[in-house]
Formats: sequence, C-alpha cells, structure tokens
Amino acid sequence: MEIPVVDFGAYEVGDKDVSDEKLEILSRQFKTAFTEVGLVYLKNTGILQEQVDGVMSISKKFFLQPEEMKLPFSRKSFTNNVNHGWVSFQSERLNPERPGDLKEAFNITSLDPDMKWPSSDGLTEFREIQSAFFQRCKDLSLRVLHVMAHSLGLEPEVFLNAHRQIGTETNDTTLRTLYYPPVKSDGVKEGQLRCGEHSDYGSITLLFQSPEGGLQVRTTSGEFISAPSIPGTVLINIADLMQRWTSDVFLSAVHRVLLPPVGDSSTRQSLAFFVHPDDEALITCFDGSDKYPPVKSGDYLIERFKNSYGKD
Ligand SMILES: O=C(O)CCC(=O)C(=O)O
Ligand SMILES: [Fe+2]
Repeated sequence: MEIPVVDFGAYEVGDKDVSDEKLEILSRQFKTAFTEVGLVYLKNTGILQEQVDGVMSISKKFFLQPEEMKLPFSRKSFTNNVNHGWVSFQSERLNPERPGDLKEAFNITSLDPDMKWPSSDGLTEFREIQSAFFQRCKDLSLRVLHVMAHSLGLEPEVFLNAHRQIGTETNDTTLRTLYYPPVKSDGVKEGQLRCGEHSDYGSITLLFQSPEGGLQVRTTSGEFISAPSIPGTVLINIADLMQRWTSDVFLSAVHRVLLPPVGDSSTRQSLAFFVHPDDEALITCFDGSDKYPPVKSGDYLIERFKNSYGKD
C-alpha cells in the first residue's frame, strides 16, 4: 500500500475557485486516499517550499537558544490559552506506553496580538513568519475540507460550518513547529522514539517535513510503511474526530517517528497544522448512525490532552 500523491493545482491557495469538473476529480482521489490509507500528499497547493523552509529556519533559531530563553514561553504559562507555547524536550509522550518523545515543540494556537512572542536577536520576525504561515495553512485546510465534504456526497459547507473560528480563542487549531535534536544512542531509554505511536486528535492535519525521514504510518493490514518527505508537497492526514464524524469511513492512521540510524547525528524538523472544529461544534456521525455519541469538539480535545501530557 502506498500514500497517493494528488495534484491540488486546480484549487491551490490563492483567489481562484475550483471548477465542477476538477472538484469531481479531486473528490474521487480524496475518497480513495482517505478510505484506504487515511493520508494523501498534495502537490501544487500554493504553499511554497521556500515558505516552509523560512518557518523551519526561524523555528530552529528559537529551539537552539539556551533553556532560560525558552522557559518564559512554556505551554501552560499563557493564562488565556492552555495549549499555546513551548513544549520542552521529552515532556510529551504521544504513546503513553513509551518514555517521553525525543523532541521539543512550539505550539501556536492563539494569534492574539496581545500574546507574548519570542523577539530576541534573530527572532524579531518569529511572530510575523509563523502567523503568515498559519494563515496559509488555514486557507489550504478549508479548501481540503470543502473537497472532503463533496467526496462524501455532502453539502460543501458541512465541514466548513464547524471550522469558522480557526485562529481565534474559540478554536484549538494549532500550528506546531517540531524540533528533533541529534540522538546520542547512549542517552536513549528502552523503547524511546522521536515520536511515539499515536493518531491525531482533530479533524485533519497538514504536515511538512525536513528531508531526514523517520515518519511511518500504519496501514489497515497493521504494517508500518514510511511516509518520506517529498519536497514541495504537504502530507494531509485524517485525524480521530474526523474518523468519528464520518462513522469510520475516513481513516485516522496511527503514525510515529523512528530514531535515526545509529551514528546518524542529524536533526529533524517538521511543521504540523492540527485542524480542529470550533470548540462548541457538536460532532455527530454524518450518516445518522450514532455509531459514536455526539461530542463537543473542545471537550473531546481536553480528554485527549490528558493522555499525552499526563493528568495535569
Ligand atoms: O514530526 C513528524 O513528522 C510527525 C509529528 C506528529 O505526528 C505529531 O506531532 O502529531
Ligand atoms: Fe501526529
């Protein structure tokens, strides 16, 4: 099984709309990808590789600072937003059965102008670069959600209506920039990975990876296949709330990031845009089956965070 690559040029980020004919083609391609494997690589999205490189470059400057420069931005220190901010090395376990993930991250959940942003030497553009990238990802996500609704024979607005508040305090959509430092094999605990097995929590995730590799995805037959970085593309995956919403028609695949080969001291970076419905959106199985009870998006997310960060 392979993850398909789909050309999204007909509906790329920018101001043009998609023709009925192209929407039909994209819908068929999405349906196959999301029902069979749960992921698709999109090329020609309108998000350029140089924009991705720019976000990774300024993010790396943040991560390479001494710890005391990062601590003031810690996740949980922003009173108006529980998820925003810096997640320190090994403090998250995406698979709670394994030791902490060998990564650090910065979550951008709030674009509120009053938020405190990193702005020391070399980081004066941090806020502007991250915020602009957030907006591009938001634009692409809404286009993807439109095609997804069409591919299920639903009204185009069905998913969009539940994603009206992305980028505000009443929606948890997050741009997460991740940094995986070099791995020293004598410092690795048994079973520890760069990122443990998990599926994402929200509706869809957009993922951009640096070239080093390591990401694997579990297929329906239970084997892990690699999901390498393909320059110029974005990898889209279905997340758990969308699987639930579609009564398991679209699949939310388990994935992980392996350690690099022994002796390979390279770093790795990725950018994940976790799309969530608005906190108050009630997610009910689209086919009326009630296979899963209706749940509010915000409540569902709070439950899921308890498992990956401990019960704090
Ligand atoms: O770094 C990656 O490629 C994947 C990260 C990931 O799956 C996540 O943060 O949910
Ligand atoms: Fe993930």
